Amino acid sequence: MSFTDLTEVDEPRRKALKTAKVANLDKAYATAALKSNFATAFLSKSRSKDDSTGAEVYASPFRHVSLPGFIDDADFIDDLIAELQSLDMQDKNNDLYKFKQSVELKHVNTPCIKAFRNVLQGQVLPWLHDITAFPLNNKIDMFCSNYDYTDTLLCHDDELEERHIAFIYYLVPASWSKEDGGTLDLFDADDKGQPNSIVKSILPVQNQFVFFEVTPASFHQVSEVLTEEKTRLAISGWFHGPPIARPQPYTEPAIPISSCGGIEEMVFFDWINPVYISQEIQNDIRERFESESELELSDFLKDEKYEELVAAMQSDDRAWTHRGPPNKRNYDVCKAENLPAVAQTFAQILRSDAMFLLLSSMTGLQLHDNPAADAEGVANGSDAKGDTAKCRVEAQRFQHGSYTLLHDTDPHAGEMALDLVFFLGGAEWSMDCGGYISYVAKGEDDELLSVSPAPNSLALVYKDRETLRFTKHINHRVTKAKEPQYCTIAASYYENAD
Ligand SMILES: O=C(O)CCC(=O)C(=O)O
Ligand SMILES: [Fe+2]
Repeated sequence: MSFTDLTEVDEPRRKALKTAKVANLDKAYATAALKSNFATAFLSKSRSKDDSTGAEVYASPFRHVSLPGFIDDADFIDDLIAELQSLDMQDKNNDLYKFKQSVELKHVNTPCIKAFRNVLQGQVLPWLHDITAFPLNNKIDMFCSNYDYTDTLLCHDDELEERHIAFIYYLVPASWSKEDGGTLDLFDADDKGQPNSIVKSILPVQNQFVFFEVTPASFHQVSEVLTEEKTRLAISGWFHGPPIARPQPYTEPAIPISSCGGIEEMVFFDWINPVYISQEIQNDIRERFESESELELSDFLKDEKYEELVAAMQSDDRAWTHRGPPNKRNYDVCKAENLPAVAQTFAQILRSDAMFLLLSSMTGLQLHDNPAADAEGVANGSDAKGDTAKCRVEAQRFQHGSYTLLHDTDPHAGEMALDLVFFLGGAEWSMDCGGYISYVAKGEDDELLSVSPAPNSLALVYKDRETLRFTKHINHRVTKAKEPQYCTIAASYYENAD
């Protein structure tokens, strides 16, 4: 039911809905002492607490303020919640988030939403101006958001040139607790201005208004909602002012790439499923790849090699280290030198000239330079050397909470590459858990294709300059899955790296 259609509503309710509502900021927030203490604390970047309201100003990791008991009327809050629950909500789902969002609330004119907007414009905006001394104008964006089980909004900074203050007004059920997830997590930043780790988690509380200054380092996230019963309902948005000059975003150094190396022929044939060594099969595969630009090769390794490899990769926990920063990625990696011996051999195979030849033959891409060497070079055990074709290999582990994000400053974003991902584990993986690799065209929301983990499966995707990839956040459903994690040995191959 929408509020423009009141015919399905019973008579008293209809009257109530049609009646204009008024809401007020709790009077305690208008006291001169509170305002002066908060303004001083905000300006000097120090802490201040108001005992009568429980409101607090914090300076770290970036300035933020919490105002509990924000609106003074419990009935109004109930009615506002009811109005918000009746709005049409759109699914928002990409690399960064999964939740539901309403239209911009300035287009909604139901009584409570209108009254809330009036409070923001008429009472909160001047109050914020007094506290922060920011040169705010009248522009306020606001949306309603719903986060249900497994929804999240990963680490981001909210920056957009005219945004000065971000706000969230929480309308969660009174019983919301830490176990329900959905905290607003704040990150500190390192010396490069990149987010480091969570230093504060704000539990949403009904009728609490939280705001923070938007800066290049105001990194925050909505942690995954873990309750299956409750919805994290909120109104959030931004107060605006004149454009702020922002520093150039930090670009990570490119990850070095290496030329192909040698491998003993025997080793190569010991590992690879003989099916894929057959010239005929390679030709079929190439035809498919040339029309689809992607392939998934099942049972890529001989069974016994795969079993040996998967056991070794899953056995040792000490070798894994976390790879961030959280505004770009969150998963575990294992350095080449720390890999178990059997995995080092496999990584060597992926970097080998024999592999370059096999991939060239399967994809039609020029991953080696020797004109005399062709697909049969592999079958014949030729040791042709590639001179300019290069690759990059990484051993990765993905589990609950892991993800990668698309970002503007990716030094590898514009590269043409053959992406190879070899999956270890991930039996009966369900896309509902996330963890699939999604390929999208730059600037577009629609997915071009996605690849899901499967044991002993090798995925090949040709990534042109306009293609970006991310791994979808692995959510709490995975904890109920047969295998709650998977590893990959991932490689990118470059045709003419310079
Ligand atoms: O809902 C929250 O706590 C934060 C929302 C947020 O960060 C955003 O919408 O950009
Ligand atoms: Fe945000």
